[in-house]
Amino acid sequence: MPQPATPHRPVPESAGRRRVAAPEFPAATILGYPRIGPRRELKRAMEAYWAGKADLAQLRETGRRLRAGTWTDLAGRGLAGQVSNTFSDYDQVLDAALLLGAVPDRYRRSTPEDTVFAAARGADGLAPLRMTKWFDTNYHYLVPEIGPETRFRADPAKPLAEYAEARELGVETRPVLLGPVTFLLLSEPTAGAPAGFTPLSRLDAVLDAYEQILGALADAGAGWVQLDEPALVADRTPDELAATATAYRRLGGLAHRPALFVASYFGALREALPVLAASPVEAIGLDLVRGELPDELDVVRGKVIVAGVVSGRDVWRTDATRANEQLDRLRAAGVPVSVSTSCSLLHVPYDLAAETDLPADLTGQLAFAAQKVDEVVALAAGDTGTGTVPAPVPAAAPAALPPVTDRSPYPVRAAAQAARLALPDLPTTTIGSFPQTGELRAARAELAAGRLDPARYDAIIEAEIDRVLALQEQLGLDVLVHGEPERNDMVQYFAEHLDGFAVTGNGWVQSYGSRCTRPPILHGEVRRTGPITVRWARYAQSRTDRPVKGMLTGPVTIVAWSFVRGDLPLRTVVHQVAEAVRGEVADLEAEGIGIVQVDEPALRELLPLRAAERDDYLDWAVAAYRRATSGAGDDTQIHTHLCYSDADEVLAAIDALDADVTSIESARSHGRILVEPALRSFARGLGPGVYDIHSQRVPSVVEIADELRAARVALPAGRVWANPDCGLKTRGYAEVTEALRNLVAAAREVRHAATVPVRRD
Ligand SMILES: Nc1nc2c(c(=O)[nH]1)N[C@@H](CNc1ccc(C(=O)N[C@@H](CCC(=O)N[C@@H](CCC(=O)N[C@@H](CCC(=O)O)C(=O)O)C(=O)O)C(=O)O)cc1)CN2
Ligand code: MET
Ligand SMILES: [Zn+2]
Repeated sequence: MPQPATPHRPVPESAGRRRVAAPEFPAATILGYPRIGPRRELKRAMEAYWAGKADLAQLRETGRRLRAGTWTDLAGRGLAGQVSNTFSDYDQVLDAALLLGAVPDRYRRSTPEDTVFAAARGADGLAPLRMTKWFDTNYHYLVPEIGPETRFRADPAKPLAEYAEARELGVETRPVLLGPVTFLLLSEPTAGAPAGFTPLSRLDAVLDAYEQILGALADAGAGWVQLDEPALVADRTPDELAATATAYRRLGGLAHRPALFVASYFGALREALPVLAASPVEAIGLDLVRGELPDELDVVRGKVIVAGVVSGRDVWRTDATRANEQLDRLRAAGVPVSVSTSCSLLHVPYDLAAETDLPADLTGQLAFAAQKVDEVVALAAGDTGTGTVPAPVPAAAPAALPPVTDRSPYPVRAAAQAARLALPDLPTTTIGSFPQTGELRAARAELAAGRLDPARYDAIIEAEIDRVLALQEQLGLDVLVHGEPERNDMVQYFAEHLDGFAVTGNGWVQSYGSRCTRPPILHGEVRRTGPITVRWARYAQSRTDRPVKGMLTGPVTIVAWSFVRGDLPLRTVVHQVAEAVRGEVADLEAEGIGIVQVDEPALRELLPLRAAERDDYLDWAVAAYRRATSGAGDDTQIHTHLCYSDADEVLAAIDALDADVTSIESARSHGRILVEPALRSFARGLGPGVYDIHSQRVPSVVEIADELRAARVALPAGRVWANPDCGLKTRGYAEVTEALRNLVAAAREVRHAATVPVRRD
């Protein structure tokens, strides 16, 4: 298995014994690849399995075919450094918990797949694990629960099986595992853990399991293993850096193991680089798109550097000149180099070749996952011309945006809105979307294919709005929504109606589990050419006497969930989008819409991983939101919505958005957000979500009433709203109807309770 030594090859010491020299690291590699399937085959297979329409054997066969397809395709593209264990039935962090035997017992089922699905989706009345954002991406992982009692038990069946499967196809791979430090830093303490307990305190026990897993992979013949440690590109305490040193000193010191490649991504390692460099691992991966090489290369001497010069976070072709500059610096310093992607390609679509309708001049600038592999291979072969990037579409400087002024102070607005809207105490509402039925999606597909008359499509949408309004009236909700049936996605829909964006036909990227999005490509100057949502808002408001919220996506979120041109600062692009949203708010107002919600669920997502950069980001992000909303009159009530926020970190910024009403994720964390001091001083309307829409589970009246009472105790009088955590588009009508009926009943009960709640401190 190990190949002959080269002059650069590191030969680590261990316990007085020399390990066999590490095999050569391939000249070109990637850190990971999409897995949902070029045509979302895995999505369909998972959903069929969940619906009882396919059995486990069929699900497994789909996975096997997708893995084989990827290995074969990438071998054909000339990629020597292939990877395995990057496939997942749901999520790679949950897979890591399974690998370590650390999935909570309550989710244990008789097959690994059923255990994964129980933990990810909930089952038998059990709430699923919490789900949150993977660093600053739109991918979501399941948060492992680790306590003082958690027993770790190595279970390397999955990486072993994938490694063997590739070998059968004649493809030698490098198994990819989540690293021990990142695994523990992403975990949260179990409910019963004592105060002050940190999962990282279980490092030794976790390392015991890694030791066994690495031994098993070495036995199977794996020459290299990749350990992903993206958590090391965020600010880390001295204790966390010391734990990193301990972890890699120990794993590197094992006598029986594959060569170790520690991958970092989503930013620069900075102070963690010398820590890894001083450890006996053989290779270190650097994100050279978001980060750059250290000024002094001596620090990495003795390691292979896996140079992430091809971006895994955007869809643009690589600037070969810049990439080669970095590669040449390493080569000139005698550092052994492998050309790689900056992170896994999980975050980009499969293949540009599947797109037929993109403008030709744009296509020339694009690279999806398959094209990025070609770039990596070409750069490793010394090609200097492949990635010569054509000039960005608009060469001119963007037009300056007009200044905006703030709205009146909140008390003035609140009085005007109370007079206009006459809402009850503890108003009930939803977040915007109602279930996206198969009929709606099918109608949209037919419309796009030219097989459905546009007037007929509009009639289908109007009928759906009627049904959603009737249901809400019947359930007794106070502030209604039209249900967003006309939208394929809350970002793509707006992109399709704005200048400066292109959308793909098949550019799917996994967001969580079986759910995917097609991130639009923001390549030019963003401009609104006419009203976007007004037609449907007008229709909905004409059908009911109750207020119907106008529903818009905020500028930060539109940009965060798109692939964005790289030639302008992000803030400039976000402000352009904000100006477009501002126009739409004005048009809704002119139409007589009294409540406009501008969602900003990605506000937290774009928060820089390094604390030093956060204030600047929050300043311009908040300013962009205010550009979008500050044109509204005093008696127009502006709502905003955030979810998956880990909002604790951005509460001051949420306050600074100056929205009249904010709805926020809270159900999965059982109102934990309510004890935040920053929230208790929140002086405007607040709806802490009381229904976790990411689970099929229907909350009871008692449960919801408890949450509402807790909110009324925690927050200033008269400010609490009753609403779910997020939109209902991924749910079915049966559960939604029951859950909303309970929500209205709970709100009425709490509203009419005789005792006035007192604020406890
Ligand atoms: N962009 C984005 N990011 C987000 C969210 C979000 O809503 N949007 N929400 C949070 C959670 N993430 C989510 C991401 C995706 C979905 C989701 O439901 N996605 C849908 C696809 C939505 C879509 O684009 N639908 C299109 C295309 C639908 C489709 O599959 N059509 C069929 C054909 C129609 C048929 O016969 O079914 C096909 O192409 O094969 C439409 O409705 O028009 C899915 O995966 O199923 C939900 C939450 C955070 N990030
Ligand atoms: C991911 S946030 C979703 C907000 C949107 N208005 C909806 O209800 O679907
Ligand atoms: Zn949401």
